[in-house]
Amino acid sequence: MTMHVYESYRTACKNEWNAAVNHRFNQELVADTLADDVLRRYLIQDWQYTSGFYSLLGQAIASADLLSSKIRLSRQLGFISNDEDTYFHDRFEQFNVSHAELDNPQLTPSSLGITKLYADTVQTRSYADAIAVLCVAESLYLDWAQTLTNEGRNVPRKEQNLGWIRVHRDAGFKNWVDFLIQELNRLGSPNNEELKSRFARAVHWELAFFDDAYRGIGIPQDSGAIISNHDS
Ligand SMILES: Cc1ncc(CN)c(N)n1
Repeated sequence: MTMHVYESYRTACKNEWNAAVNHRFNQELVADTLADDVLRRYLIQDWQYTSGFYSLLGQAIASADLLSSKIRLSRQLGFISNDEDTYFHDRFEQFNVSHAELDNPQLTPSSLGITKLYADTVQTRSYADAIAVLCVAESLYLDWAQTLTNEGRNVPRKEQNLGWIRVHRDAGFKNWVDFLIQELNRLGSPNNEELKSRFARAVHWELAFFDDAYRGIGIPQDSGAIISNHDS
């Protein structure tokens, strides 16, 4: 039986995929045991990450081959800039995050890595490449939010944790992920090595992003640090 494109790309990097889904960060978030300073640090980095996400979504809208795809992508842009952004700002208020921390944060190595991958993908001007990266970002989050909550049967009580799960497993988000997977299956092919590799690099940075939430100290944006050999 032929494997669908999405399934075959995911299988090719299943170790890092599974490590990200079952990461301590997600387990603690679901169990309501995640330390506030870890969530705080993660969300400051993640809000910066959304800047690259918006740009990539914009690239996908500009380069999509179908009007129906442009419309679906645009609807999601509205969601992120409303429900998801509200979650961020509620937490920033709760955790007393200052404007300075938001405007000029020290980015972690994984933030720098994922930002570069997204910027490079914008430069490709390729709809398929944009979809491969967006598909990882969103389907990996749906996977952990579904798997670790036992499909919603076992959810945390704290609003800071529940709210993050809500935006990553409600019906609208599942519909969005279905759309991305269908697009990847329509546009890709199992032997497109360039696309497969971009998908794997996105998974690599997702895993590193969770790891960095526990590392504490960021590095200055202009330090020129070598971030990894997976640097694009
Ligand atoms: C790093 C990262 N990747 C994915 C998501 C899911 N929207 C996120 N919030 N942050």
